[in-house]
Amino acid sequence: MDARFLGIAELAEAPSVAVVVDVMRAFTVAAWAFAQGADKIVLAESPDEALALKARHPDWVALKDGPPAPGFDTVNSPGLLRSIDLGGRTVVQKTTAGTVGALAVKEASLVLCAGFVVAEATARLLRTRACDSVTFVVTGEDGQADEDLACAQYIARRASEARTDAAEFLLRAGESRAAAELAKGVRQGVHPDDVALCLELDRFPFAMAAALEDSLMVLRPCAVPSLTDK
Ligand SMILES: O=C(O)[C@H](CS(=O)(=O)O)OP(=O)(O)O
Ligand SMILES: [Mg+2]
Repeated sequence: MDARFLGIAELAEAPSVAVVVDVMRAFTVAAWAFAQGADKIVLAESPDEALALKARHPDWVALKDGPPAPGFDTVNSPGLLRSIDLGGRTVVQKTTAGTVGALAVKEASLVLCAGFVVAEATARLLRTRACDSVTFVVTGEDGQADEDLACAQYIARRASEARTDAAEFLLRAGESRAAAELAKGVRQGVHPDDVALCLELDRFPFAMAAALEDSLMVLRPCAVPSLTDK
């Protein structure tokens, strides 16, 4: 598999297959939302669009990163989200990096959103679809966020070599600037378990695919055949 690793600003044209990586914390949060029963996640272009969608659909759950904000129901924290029942609900998510990265590749024919919690399912989906050229979007810090790059490199390796050990990739993510800032309370809207939850390898069995639906970018869980199903 030919893998390219690009920051959001480096995306010149729509790739055919994109894996958008945000370990801390957008796509760890998204995976937890599905685990808590969410039906779908609408990736909003801006806080204003998220609030407008919420105003049109009062039953939707709006979340954004940073501290709690007026009009939003919750924040971009897996530790906080895991105790909210989202059964059948639609979530609207707006974050600084992850949701922006997914919207930047909305014209791609396949867009997967990933973190370590769905790494193996994502890699297996790439394998089963025999994707030979994949663009990994490293969403944090202008493409330099090591937690995202490490996860992207791990998924790329797993997509071609099933026997890759995750330890060194998880170690890099644990030593990243984002992990340190979340642990020190520099970032806001944080639960003390957030870093550990973002580093849980393969916590969930599903991948997550985003696609345009009536001009909105919608993320949904995507079942992946397990090794024993093949
Ligand atoms: O919520 C997050 O972790 C970040 C925003 S910040 O760096 O904490 O301000 O957003 P994300 O898009 O999930 O990287
Ligand atoms: Mg991030």
